[in-house]
Amino acid sequence: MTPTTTTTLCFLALAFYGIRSILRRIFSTLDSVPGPASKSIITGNLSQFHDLDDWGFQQELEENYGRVVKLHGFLGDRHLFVFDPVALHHILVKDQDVYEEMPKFLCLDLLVFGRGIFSTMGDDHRKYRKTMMPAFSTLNLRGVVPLFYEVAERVGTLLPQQLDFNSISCRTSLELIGRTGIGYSFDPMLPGQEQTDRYARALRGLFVTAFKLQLFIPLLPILMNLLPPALRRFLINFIPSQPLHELRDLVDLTDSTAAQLVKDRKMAQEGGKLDGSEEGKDIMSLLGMHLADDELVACLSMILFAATDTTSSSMNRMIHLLALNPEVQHKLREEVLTAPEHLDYDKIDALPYLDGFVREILRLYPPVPVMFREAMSDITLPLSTPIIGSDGTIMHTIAVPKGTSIYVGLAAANHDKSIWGEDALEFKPDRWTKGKADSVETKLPGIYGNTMTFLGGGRSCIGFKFAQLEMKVVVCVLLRSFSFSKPDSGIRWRKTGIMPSPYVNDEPKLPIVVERLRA
Ligand code: HEM
Repeated sequence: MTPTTTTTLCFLALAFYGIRSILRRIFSTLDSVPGPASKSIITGNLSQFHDLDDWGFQQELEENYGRVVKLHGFLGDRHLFVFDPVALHHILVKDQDVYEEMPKFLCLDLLVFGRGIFSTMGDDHRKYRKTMMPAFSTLNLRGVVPLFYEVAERVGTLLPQQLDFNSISCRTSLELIGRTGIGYSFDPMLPGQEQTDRYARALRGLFVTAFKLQLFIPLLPILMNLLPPALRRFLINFIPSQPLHELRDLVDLTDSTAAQLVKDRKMAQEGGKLDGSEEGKDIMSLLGMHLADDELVACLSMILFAATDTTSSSMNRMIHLLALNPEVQHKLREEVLTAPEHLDYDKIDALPYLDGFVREILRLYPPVPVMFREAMSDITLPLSTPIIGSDGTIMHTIAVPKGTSIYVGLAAANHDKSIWGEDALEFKPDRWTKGKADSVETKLPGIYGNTMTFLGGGRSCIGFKFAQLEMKVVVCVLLRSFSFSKPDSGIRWRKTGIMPSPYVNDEPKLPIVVERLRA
């Protein structure tokens, strides 16, 4: 970017934030909600919150203030970090039409993917959701279990030649959704071969690149209202910003590839070239019956995106935890070895220690630790436990002004000691098998195991059964033949975007010692 363009864009962004936050400051009812002091008059607490390595700040929010915490945004803007169970129920379920997806993210999703489940609200969103849900039902998943095994067994052929498990998780998660979702193989997963698919790389690059433009994302709703699509597209060519051009090219690539996949699939279907096992079973066939081609292309890219980074993050966590906890690994292998080699959906689901292991990973280390919402009108937020305001008043409810950004603390609710007990921050799969987790009294509004990992309400994750099945099949297959140990002591989990990923130095990596077990 030239200095003049950068200065103009910065000026516009600052003017926008400045006017908005001055107005919000004058009319804010959130001042007495306790929270950490602002660290900077420009960025408030945002740099701490989004710091790649600062997990301590998140923990401070979880432990030091109460279950609704005030954060400072740009230029003194007030945000709320929430993990109170009753407040969460109101935000995600009861008043979900008031606490909507942030308009700036809806616009970003519309630009990146097109019109579909991520980029719409209200009735339109409900329509896409209703169309997509059956593709992820237990009934449909039962039919694709053999494909899960096939991919997981190919993972086995890559071990122990390749010791960076991070690259294996990324390849596996994309291949699984590719094969089961759209009947497309992104990766032969052969020993000694790197993944070369351009589409796969582009999908992975989308949000990393969009993140580089985060200062300007809040301007999207205004720009999209002012400028028609063709003019926006034309103007991008004249804005000398490398990340913007990169994003445009990535979107072009993902869009044209998804369009080609849809076209090929339709031709194969019409020409009777799909084999009987593929016909009508995968996500693309099911969605194709209800959506127009452009909607199908958008939904396809959204599903591939939603199903890759999240599941590779949890698969990485799974292997890292196995390597760190040999006794858990031993117990799990014993359970797996006493079961037949290939299990159907219900039998996999019925393995108790495996189920507790997966639930505990997803509770303690949710791949999406926080979600964002915005109050679309002034509204009262009830609390389960009153908080003491910084002016000494006892607050049973909070008056939330229109436009307030809400940080939904998924990890914070999953770590809450008043729900899970004093050992809430410890990794204990047995808490699920011994009934302790089921007997917790406080109910969270999440859709899975009383945790918030897959959210709750009308925008909750529709792929949560798919994600668990993936983790379970992969671990079942790998534990039969391999042991995992000695994780590199330099592994540290960083927030990439908001998703935790393993790094060694500045490289995404999960070096683990993998050994083949003797038969
Ligand atoms: C461990 C893995 C996963 C986690 C932790 C996870 C988590 C989430 C969360 C927190 C949301 C809410 C996002 C929001 O409100 O903006 C969500 C939405 C969604 N997820 Fe997942 N997800 C996972 C895997 C998957 C998989 C495997 C698929 C598909 C195969 C999927 C498909 C979706 C879709 C389509 C939505 C949008 C739902 C809507 O807006 O109505 N997810 N997911």
